[in-house]
Amino acid sequence: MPRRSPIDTTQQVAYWARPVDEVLGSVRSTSEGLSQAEATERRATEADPLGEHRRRPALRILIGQYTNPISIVLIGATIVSMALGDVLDGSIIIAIIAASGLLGFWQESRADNAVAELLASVQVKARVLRDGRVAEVRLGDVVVGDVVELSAGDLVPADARLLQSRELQVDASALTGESFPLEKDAAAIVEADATVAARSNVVQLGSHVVSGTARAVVVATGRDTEFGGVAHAVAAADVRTAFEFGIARFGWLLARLVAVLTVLIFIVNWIYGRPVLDSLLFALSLAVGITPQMLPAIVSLSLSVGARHLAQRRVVVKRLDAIEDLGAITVLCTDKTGTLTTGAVELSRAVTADGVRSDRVMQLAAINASAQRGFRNPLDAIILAAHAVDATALAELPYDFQRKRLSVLVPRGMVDTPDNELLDETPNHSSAGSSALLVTKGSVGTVLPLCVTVRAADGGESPLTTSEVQAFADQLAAEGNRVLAVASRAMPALHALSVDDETDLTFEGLLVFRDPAKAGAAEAVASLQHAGVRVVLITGDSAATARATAKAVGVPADTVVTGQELGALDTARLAVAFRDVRVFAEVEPMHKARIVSALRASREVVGFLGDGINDAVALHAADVGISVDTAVDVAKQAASVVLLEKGLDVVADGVRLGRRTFANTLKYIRLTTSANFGNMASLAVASLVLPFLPLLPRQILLLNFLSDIPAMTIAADEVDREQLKKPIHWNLRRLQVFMLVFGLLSTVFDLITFAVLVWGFGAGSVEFQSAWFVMSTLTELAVLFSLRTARPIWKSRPAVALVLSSVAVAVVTVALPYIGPAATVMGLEPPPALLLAALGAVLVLYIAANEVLKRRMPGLLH
Ligand SMILES: Nc1ncnc2c1ncn2[C@@H]1O[C@H](COP(=O)(O)OP(=O)(O)OP(=O)(O)O)[C@@H](O)[C@H]1O
Ligand SMILES: [Mg+2]
Repeated sequence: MPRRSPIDTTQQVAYWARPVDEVLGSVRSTSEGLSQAEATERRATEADPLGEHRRRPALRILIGQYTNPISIVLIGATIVSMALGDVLDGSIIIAIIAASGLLGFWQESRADNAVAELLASVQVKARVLRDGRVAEVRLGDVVVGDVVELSAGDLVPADARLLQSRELQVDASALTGESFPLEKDAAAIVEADATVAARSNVVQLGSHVVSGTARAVVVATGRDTEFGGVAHAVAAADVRTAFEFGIARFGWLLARLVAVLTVLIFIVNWIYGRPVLDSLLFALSLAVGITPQMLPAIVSLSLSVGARHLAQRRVVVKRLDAIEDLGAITVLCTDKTGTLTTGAVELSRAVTADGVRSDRVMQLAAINASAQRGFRNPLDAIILAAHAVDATALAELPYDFQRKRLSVLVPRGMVDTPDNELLDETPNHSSAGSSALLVTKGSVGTVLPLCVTVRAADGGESPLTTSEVQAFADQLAAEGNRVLAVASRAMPALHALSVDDETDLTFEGLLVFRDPAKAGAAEAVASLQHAGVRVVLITGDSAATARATAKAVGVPADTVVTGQELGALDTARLAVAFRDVRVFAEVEPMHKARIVSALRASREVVGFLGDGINDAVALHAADVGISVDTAVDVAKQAASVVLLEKGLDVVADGVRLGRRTFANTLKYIRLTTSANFGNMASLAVASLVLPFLPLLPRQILLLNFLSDIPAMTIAADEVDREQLKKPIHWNLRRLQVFMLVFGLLSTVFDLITFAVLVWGFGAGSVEFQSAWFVMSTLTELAVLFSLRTARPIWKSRPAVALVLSSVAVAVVTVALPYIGPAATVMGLEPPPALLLAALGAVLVLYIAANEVLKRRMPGLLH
């Protein structure tokens, strides 16, 4: 199929300075957008704009199993040994390596698939016109020429020229560092040499819509965009988490150990006069045995098992290792509406400041809610559900999170109340030219200071006593309601408003929304508390409402700190001053992030739960950002965990599952670093003392392969209840001590086995190797059951799969020397019964010693 050349983006130079029609023409589109067929074709010719999380191809995962340095050298050495005539030996080694690799491949690809499916379910979508209709597509499927629709909270999916806009404000701080939202207008005329911030008729990838709506035609996607590089970095901001970091450091530690040991063993064996190739194969097999090459597979497997369990509780992790971080959370910051409360479900009444139900207040609120275009939000939807009107504003001052209010200017005739005449006599305003009415609605705390008069139920106006009205509002809020203020002012019919127009207002009344505490929220707070996680409420709502809600769900609300009080304090002082505060109210978006940073600075692991535009920064700042599927795009994008259902109980489940996953990963690591490592170290030592190799390379590899089989089921193992009680942290130091203590114990018992074999039974090479092989495999299996729990071994129940796979492997191991051909191939022979009995006794003693040591050093297993 002949491909049309992609659209030359260099034509798009200074597209902000060219007429819309010309821009549309240059991207071969119209204001109606593209057809689906055309878009699909462009998709195929353009580069993938976001380089989004893609599934790794299976082949890559497979090859990855064999391309670590040790495997490569081992395979190389084996091939050389085959070339020199040891074909059968070599083939056996290659076969075992191949089987181990397949095992790892199977685990990793299983993990990958599960994750890809989950991620797809919470992807952020863009709305584009296709075949003249609005369609939702993956952000990565937006192409040049697409017409996109934007509204508050949306991510801008590409660089685009505005076709239409209403009250559009865009936050491009991630790109420009400019912290104030930029006003955008499709009709603006812009010079070709305008700075980025001054190009007010275009929007860029990497920014998001703060308020308003727009349609825009895409001129560049992905890396071709103005901030392609930066935006990409922002999107893929791949901060290494504490867990990843821990794994990486640990991997390094082991790698160095392995390297030193391998070289040493090789040299010494060689000096002893053993054939070079044999020595090399032995040393390399040992290296394979020591390296937890299954670690990446096990980690991703336990994470994906965790992710699937979480998905059953309607929690999706976007970044797998966020699971571990979820388990490590010590403080959970949460918003209020919809998490602790049901979400203002109904408007219970509209009242004047003297507490009388008022149709006028209701109507003004509804006009404000209907006429505003800047900010689609649930509160306005509820108002309009209670009182439907269809109003259009002459001008609008959109909602923003600092002002916490929004104003519309409407013709005065729109309001059908007797007070219309009264307004003309208002001392504040000259009636001349006041044909319009400014209607302001917002938080009581920010609207009340703008008012000078107050209207009574009978329509009369009188000077306002702020404290009285505030007290009334606080009383309503203390009953657990959300309260909004409504105010107005007669004004000339202007075409534009500024913040200065929101002054000299008449306080009209209050809207009271019922927003009761959610069923189960108190239990969730208690269960988090019980699990060692402090719950901190951070909300933009009033202090009185926040206090009432906090009390209802059991968050201590003795002190409520407001955004104003946070004001000028820097992060360090903030951390100290408000260490024990559990409720923050009337905050601005930046405050949310600063509280999170302050908590992190005082060494807490912080989760932040929020779903609004105003939560995005804090979601980024937290160790674990948690959002909701129904959240605005910016919030969802910034989060690493997405709840399909908003609620604290879901988070509590997530924390528990996170700890479980963490605990199981640690089990595998402990096992491979102690018993496994000890075994290999003893082999190295034994090789220096014995006149023959203590185990053949292929036996080492088989031992390693067999013990990995039950280890793989650890990901789904049961975890003792007490392990879920506290946040789990990665502690490298503790792990090192663990490795040393239990590794040494393993070596001590290996030496005992050695003594039994050599001096007790005078074993020759084949007998020694056979017995040593069986014994090593069995000890690794047995010790797994001891080290998987801090409790006495018989008091903790392992998962069925772990028991079954262990028993199966044990049976195969013990039987192997008796199965003629297999025994021959592996170089094994049945050990004498008496020897078996003696080794059985050593095994029992070894496990008993592990149990004793465990009790002596309880800290090591937590
Ligand atoms: N549509 C609206 N019209 C007028 N005022 C509003 C509107 N929406 C919110 N407000 C005011 O702004 C305040 C802050 O609300 P916002 O939703 O930004 O807070 P928040 O921190 O997201 O709260 P939450 O913790 O409940 O999510 C509200 O308490 C209310 O007073
Ligand atoms: Mg919110």
